[in-house]
Amino acid sequence: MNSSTGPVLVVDFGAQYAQLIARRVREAQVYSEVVPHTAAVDELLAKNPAAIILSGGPSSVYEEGAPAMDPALVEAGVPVFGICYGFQLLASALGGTVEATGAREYGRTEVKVTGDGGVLHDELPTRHPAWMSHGDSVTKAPEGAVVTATSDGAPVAGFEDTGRRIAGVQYHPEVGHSPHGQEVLRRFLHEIAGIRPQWTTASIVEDQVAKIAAQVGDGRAICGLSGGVDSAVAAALVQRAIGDRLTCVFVDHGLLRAGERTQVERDFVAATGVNLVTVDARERFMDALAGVTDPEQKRKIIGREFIRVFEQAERDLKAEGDYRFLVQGTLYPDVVESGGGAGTSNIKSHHNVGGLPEDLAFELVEPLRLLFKDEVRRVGLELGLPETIVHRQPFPGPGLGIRIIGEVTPERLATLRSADAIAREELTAAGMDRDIWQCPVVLLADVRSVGVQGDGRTYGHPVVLRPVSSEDAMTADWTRLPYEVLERISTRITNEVADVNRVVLDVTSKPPGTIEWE
Ligand SMILES: Nc1ncnc2c1ncn2[C@@H]1O[C@H](COP(=O)(O)OP(=O)(O)OP(=O)(O)O)[C@@H](O)[C@H]1O
Ligand SMILES: O=c1[nH]c(=O)c2[nH+]cn([C@@H]3O[C@H](COP(=O)(O)O)[C@@H](O)[C@H]3O)c2[nH]1
Ligand SMILES: NC(=O)CC[C@H](N)C(=O)O
Ligand SMILES: [Mg+2]
Repeated sequence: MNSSTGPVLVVDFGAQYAQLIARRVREAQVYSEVVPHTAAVDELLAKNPAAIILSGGPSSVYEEGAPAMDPALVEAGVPVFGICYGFQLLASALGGTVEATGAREYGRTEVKVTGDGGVLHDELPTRHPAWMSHGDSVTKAPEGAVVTATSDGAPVAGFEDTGRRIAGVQYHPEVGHSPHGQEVLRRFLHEIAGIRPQWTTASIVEDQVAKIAAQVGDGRAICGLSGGVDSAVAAALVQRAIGDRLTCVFVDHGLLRAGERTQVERDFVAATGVNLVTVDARERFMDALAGVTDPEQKRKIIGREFIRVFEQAERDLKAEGDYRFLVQGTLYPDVVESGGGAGTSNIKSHHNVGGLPEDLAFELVEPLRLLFKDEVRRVGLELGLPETIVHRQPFPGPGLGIRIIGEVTPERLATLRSADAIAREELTAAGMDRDIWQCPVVLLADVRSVGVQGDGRTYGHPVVLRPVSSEDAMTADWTRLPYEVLERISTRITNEVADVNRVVLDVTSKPPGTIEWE
């Protein structure tokens, strides 16, 4: 058995899929985090990792300056699994051979199980498909390792040394196109590395409640509550830990959708029984956003104003006691996209992470900071939150403010709010709510187009429909909505919303597009 209590560390060598590997490990009920390949061995060992997974990456191990692996890792007795580049790296660091053989494999590839399949490939179909993406190959496995898989282009497509607890595969077990990949990863974690599967929803709840209780002590906390899943789950966890020393604050920043305020004030409170304060901050946000068109600037202003409102709420609540802690429903993707993850670039500053002001006086409590949305939903169900909250589609904190391309004004907000309400109504009526992740409606306020309505010329604005399907918002595909539903939405928006004379459909996946336009 593996006695480490630390995470499985995914060392990122510049892979497209490093986060995905961490997800798959979590699906095998083992906690996992991504770290950059620039982290030194001591830093990695200091985290007491239960195992290390070396990711793929664009380099070739034999090139000068290619990222390396310190054999000290294996000598320290940490189980190591290599994928693609990581597999080649593991082989070459331990005395195997890696060469550019001239055989490249990209995409679906047939893998052949060799010998008895060892632990990783035992009893899998002798020939099965797997997803490959390589030009270099391992031609000789490290001394003492057995080869358990091969392919036309990869003489060694998998090896393992159960004594030293090292193993790897040339293919990508983490992607859906490798149908046995998850099983192979699971076997490495549970059987070769000997890690007990303990990362379950119940254990997450128990762990987080204990951590919050320790952090907040007998203090008081404010929770930014939006009516969305993340803050609802965060609030429920904190409520479990500190009871009524939690007060939720809902900010009406004027960037909300139609009906949202009532939904939170009436339905949410009825369903959860939280202490709720609503702050009407419409004027303050509108003033701060006047004249601003740059998306990052908008996000930073909104992030700052949120905090200013929470500070005001804290002053207003002084009579009850000191509210030193601020609870936010921040998730792992918010952190990663704001450039706070391991070696990640700043894609956009999520208001609750990259948009926070520097003079933040609160101590943050963010119990969901390491989780993906689907994990959060499972935690919500475990906590007994109603399905209507747990399965609500996400809506970004900066709201309609980042769905108006151009300056945010009250008139434009009213236009977008009407168009958005129609789209949501029709999607719900068509029973599509659970089929899509979310469907932003975007107003191209700085674009005009000519139309004809009632025999007269119009010169209005287009709105964009952006229906997406996703597992965790890190990647997404555009949803193939039925034409009849699109038609109803389009007809109603152009008929009912003044100023909008065109409805267009966004058919871009993420990447390259993000879900929101700003
Ligand atoms: N109108 C609001 N009032 C108070 N806090 C808010 C508001 N909007 C967002 N927040 C805070 O910002 C955090 C991040 O927002 P985000 O939209 O990612 O999460 P959410 O609204 O809780 O869930 P979802 O992603 O499902 O919409 C929230 O968890 C909440 O703490
Ligand atoms: O609370 C939030 N604050 C933000 O600043 C923010 N920006 C994007 N989103 C939501 O995050 C998910 C990924 O969106 P993107 O593909 O646009 O980055 C999608 O679900 C977006 O709606 C945000 N949520
Ligand atoms: N995707 C990868 O990790 C590629 C590794 C290596 N550069 C190769 O082409 O074989
Ligand atoms: Mg939200």
